[in-house]
Amino acid sequence: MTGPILDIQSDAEALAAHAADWLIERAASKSGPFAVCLSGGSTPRRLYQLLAAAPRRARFPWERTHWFWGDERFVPHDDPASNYRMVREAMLSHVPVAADHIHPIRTEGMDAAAAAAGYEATLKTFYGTDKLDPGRPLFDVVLLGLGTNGHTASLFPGMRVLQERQRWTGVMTDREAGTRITLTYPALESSREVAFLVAGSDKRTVLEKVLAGDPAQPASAVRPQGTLRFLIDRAAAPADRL
Ligand SMILES: O=C1O[C@H](COP(=O)(O)O)[C@@H](O)[C@H](O)[C@H]1O
Repeated sequence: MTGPILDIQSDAEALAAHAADWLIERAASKSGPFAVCLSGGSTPRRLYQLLAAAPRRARFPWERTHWFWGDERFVPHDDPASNYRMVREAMLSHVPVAADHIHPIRTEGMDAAAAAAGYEATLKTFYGTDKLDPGRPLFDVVLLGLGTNGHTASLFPGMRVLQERQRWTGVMTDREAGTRITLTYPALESSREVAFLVAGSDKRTVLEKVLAGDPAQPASAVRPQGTLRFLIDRAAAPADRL
């Protein structure tokens, strides 16, 4: 892995547009299936909307792209907190994507442990084998967010799932955040590109810690096989990086 790339845009709107163009460029650089692991929360919503709208929509290879989720709140898919719902409403319901290219984390009709195991099976079926090969990443792009408490995907501080190196998925329950399914570090790191999308002045302090490698921040520990990139806006940028 080379050192992280810091890419600073003027504001959240410019960041979303830049990230959408970057994703189009990444997809164009590869032929054949393109696998993207999506982040939830609120920051990436605008990026998803821009990708699904003219003029970018026509430039993106929807027919060969597979969509996965890095984490999901353990709520029904029509719940306002659902990461699947957010992506569907912002992007996937507006574009020509085949149903079998959309791979949400299931949250209904089973408990959270079964949902995590089921998603691990989904990932392994897509990958073609159950051992991650460092020379053949699972994903082409992993998009990640950053919480003010240093979490990324649903890897929250102090949770046991942070220690998981064998399983590709796990479950965590937090009093405030509730129960969530998350990809583990080994799965998130098995990617040609990992890009954090971080916007807003409330993220500046935690981003500073992550860029300094603070081990207390779960986001600091992401070590992708490929490139690590921080796509950020000026409001989130630590003063010494401007
Ligand atoms: O809870 C979550 O938070 C993170 C960060 O979200 P943001 O809205 O602060 O950008 C997100 O990456 C994750 O997918 C989500 O479940």
